[in-house]
Amino acid sequence: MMTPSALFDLIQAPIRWEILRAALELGIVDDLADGGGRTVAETAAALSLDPRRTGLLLNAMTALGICRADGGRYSLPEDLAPYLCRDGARSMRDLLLTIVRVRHGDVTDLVRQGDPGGGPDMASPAFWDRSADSLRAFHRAMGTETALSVLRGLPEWASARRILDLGAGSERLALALAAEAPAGRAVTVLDLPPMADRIRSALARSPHGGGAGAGVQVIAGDFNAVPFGGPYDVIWAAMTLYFARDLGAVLTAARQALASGGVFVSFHEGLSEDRTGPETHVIGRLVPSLRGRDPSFHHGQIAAALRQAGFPQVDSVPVETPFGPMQADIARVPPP
Ligand SMILES: C[S@@+](CC[C@H](N)C(=O)[O-])C[C@H]1O[C@@H](n2cnc3c(N)ncnc32)[C@H](O)[C@@H]1O
Repeated sequence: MMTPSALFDLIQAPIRWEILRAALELGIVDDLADGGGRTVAETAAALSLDPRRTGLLLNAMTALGICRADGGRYSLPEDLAPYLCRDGARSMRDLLLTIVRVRHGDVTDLVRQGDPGGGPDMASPAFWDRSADSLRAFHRAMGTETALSVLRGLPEWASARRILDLGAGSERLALALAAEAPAGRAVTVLDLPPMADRIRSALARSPHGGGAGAGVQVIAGDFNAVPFGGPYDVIWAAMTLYFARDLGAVLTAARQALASGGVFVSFHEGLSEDRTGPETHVIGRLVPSLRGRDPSFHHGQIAAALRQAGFPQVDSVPVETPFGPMQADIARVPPP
């Protein structure tokens, strides 16, 4: 139950986001990343901003914990800089600035009037084409690491050589998989044609292009229609099965593409049956849901569909992640 003090604190939520957005869009985080600390005057001059207002924003950033102030000099906390800076190794910039366009909206207005079909159509190839930078930022910051930790926990993982990433969204997981033991791992990614083209180009540009990247195959197509290839030892499908027109048919195609002893891993949120939790997913998806685009799966839904698709053994495992609680549904094809 929420306390009165937590209710009062809710007023601050939008302004907290606005402070971060301003820091990203005005280039302040990148200016502070130069190291050594910057004075208000230096940052304001470098970015052609008003010093008084820049100082107010820097103080608010400091209060929020995304900036540090020391003797009149401002800098980024070391552990946060790689996530905030444009060129940071784990930069979330594109993710943060893009995802709000899907998640934020006038809830009062949407409840009163609705907006059927409003907002982006997440089933369309063009939407994913536009989301490529944001998805890559998600993978860079946390998505790939989370996927790897789930996959490495599979008993079959040590001997898995042929892997399919269904609805991959970027080349990052494939490259990480192709680079790790066992050597000679064959990784395939399947995604819609515009995204698949981007993944192909990124693989060619990747420093691993002649090595690990060379082992990655790309299938361009809609997983509702295109053959998956195979056989595979592991098929990984994360946050993508919403776009199955017939979930049973896609899961059956996945089962048929697995080798004997192969494993299919679905990684999606699992909403409670009454769709009131977990809070991160219910709230994060409210605006698209009000627009009639409510893709979330409820707990047990994918496991049931996997059993119906002919997988005799399905294990469901909760996974805590930096982007909220998730559900791994692990379905096995028996060994010969
Ligand atoms: C939310 S992203 C998830 C990406 C990645 N699996 C992850 O865990 O971050 C959804 C991905 O599914 C892809 N996708 C959507 N509909 C698809 C379809 N019909 N066939 C193949 N891929 C599809 C999108 O292009 C996008 O890359």
